Amino acid sequence: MDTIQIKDKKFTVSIKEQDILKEVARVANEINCNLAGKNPLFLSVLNGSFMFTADLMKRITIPCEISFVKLASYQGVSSTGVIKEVIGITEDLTDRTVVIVEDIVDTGLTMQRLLETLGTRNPKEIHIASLLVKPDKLKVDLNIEYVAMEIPNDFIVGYGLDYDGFGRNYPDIYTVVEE
Ligand SMILES: O=P(O)(O)OC[C@H]1O[C@H](OP(=O)(O)OP(=O)(O)O)[C@H](O)[C@@H]1O
Ligand SMILES: Nc1nc2[nH]cnc2c(=O)[nH]1
Repeated sequence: MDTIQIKDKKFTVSIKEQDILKEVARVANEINCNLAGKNPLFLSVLNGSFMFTADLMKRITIPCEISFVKLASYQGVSSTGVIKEVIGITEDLTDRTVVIVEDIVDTGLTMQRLLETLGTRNPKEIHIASLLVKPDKLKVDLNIEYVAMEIPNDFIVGYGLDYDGFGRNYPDIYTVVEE
C-alpha cells in the first residue's frame, strides 16, 4: 500500500518498515554498548512509542527494566503548545539510569516537560531515545543521544503515530499529501 486515506487526508509511504528496523537495530546496538552494566530503566512514552518500544526492546541485550508513562500535547496536525501532566511513574528513579523512549521529538516541548518532571526524582542520569526527530521544528535545546531517523517538517503517520487516533497500526511511515 503506497497511499492510504485517513479521514480527510491522503498519505503516501515515506519510510518502509525494513528501513525503520535497520535504524532501530543500530540504536539498540549503541544503547547495548553505552549502557552496559547500568541496568537502565526504559520509560516508554505512550501512546505513540508503543511500536518503536517493542522493536527496540527486542534488540536490547543488556539487563534492563521497562515501564510506561503517558502525556499528550498534540491534537490534529499542529502542536497546541499545551503540555499535560506526566502520569504513570510508579518506579523509584533514585540513582537509576533512565532512558526516555519517544516516537517523535517535534517542538521538543513534550521532552522538556518530561525531563523536568523526571529530574525531580533524583535519577543518576537521563538519556533520550527517539525514533524520529524534526530538527527544523525544535524550539528547545535537547541532547537527544539516540535518534533512529531525522525527518522534514511534514506531518506523518504509521508505526505508532496517529492522525486523530487512526493510523497507528501501519508498519510503515506515511507522509501527508498536501492537496
Ligand atoms: O515535540 P512535541 O512538539 O512536544 O511533540 C512530540 C509529542 O507529540 C506526540 O505525542 P501526542 O501528544 O500526539 O500523543 P500520542 O503519543 O498519544 O500520539 C509524540 O508522541 C510526542 O510525545
Ligand atoms: N502523528 C504525528 N504526531 C506528531 N507529533 C509531533 N509531530 C508529529 C507528526 O508528524 N505526526
